[in-house]
Amino acid sequence: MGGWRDMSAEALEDQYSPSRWSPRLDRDTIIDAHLAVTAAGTERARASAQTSLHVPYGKGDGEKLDIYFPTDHSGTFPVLVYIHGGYWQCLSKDESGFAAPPLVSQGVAVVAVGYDTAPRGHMDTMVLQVRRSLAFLVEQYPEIRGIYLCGHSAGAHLAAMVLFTDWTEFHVVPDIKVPLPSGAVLVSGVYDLEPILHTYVNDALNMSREVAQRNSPMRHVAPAVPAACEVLVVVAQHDSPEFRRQSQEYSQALRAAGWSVSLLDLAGVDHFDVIEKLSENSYILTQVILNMISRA
Ligand SMILES: N[C@@H](CC(=O)c1ccccc1NC=O)C(=O)O
Repeated sequence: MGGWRDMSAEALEDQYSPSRWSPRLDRDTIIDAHLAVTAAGTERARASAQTSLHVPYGKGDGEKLDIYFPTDHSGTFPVLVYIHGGYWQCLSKDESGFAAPPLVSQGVAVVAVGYDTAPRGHMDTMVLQVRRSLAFLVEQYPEIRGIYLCGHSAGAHLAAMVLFTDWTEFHVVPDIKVPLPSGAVLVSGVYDLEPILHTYVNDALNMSREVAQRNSPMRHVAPAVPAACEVLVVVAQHDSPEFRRQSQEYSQALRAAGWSVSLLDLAGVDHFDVIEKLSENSYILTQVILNMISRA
């Protein structure tokens, strides 16, 4: 799986530092800028949409989610569940509502899921939490008519892990509806965690090889079942070659297993504005997501 094993430690570190690949902003300012833009966008979304914030989906402190309701939610509605990035160690749901405005105005609810980032959260815990949040949503909100997943970077990894969940494990009550997503949009994600073991990213995560393998979607690509959802793998032009390789290889593996998958290579964007621009109605990815949802 990839030529990363032949790279020097410095080269690998470079490949897995998205901030070093943007032609737009330098590495020392791009992450702060990303935080500022997503926080401001989330503030705007909270001011304009009807919301339920900090809804607990489990007992843990970090197990909370924010719901941005569609402007008109008298009937049933589809929901886009957004899983934030931040290399499993930073960001939170509190700056992850920026994509809501163009979606809620079109009748789609947006849910920003919180999870316990490292070092508090272990990789296995984060995966379990995100899975549980979906089970909670379908159980608690019968007005939900279809779940769409969207994850960015580390969040795209978590979303991909949700795609091969054995939902029978989540059925405490026998007749709970199964929260099978109808579609998934995986943006600039990591699908093989092994290279990360050899970088600074693992300092906080502290994953063993076994944990990295168990949590690598690339190693668990299962044949598509009839209910398998549509998957859109999105990668930015200015993502690093390693990030671009991971998206290409994961989308190919899913396709070979019979999944309905498209790879969207977005020109003119980097690892950060590829997702930030979801706050804009005219952004191509916003329109692609709305189109995916309206076709269901
Ligand atoms: N240290 C990383 C930070 C990073 O990758 C990141 C930061 C904010 C949001 C998403 C990120 N990437 C994946 O989750 C970098 O060099 O860009």
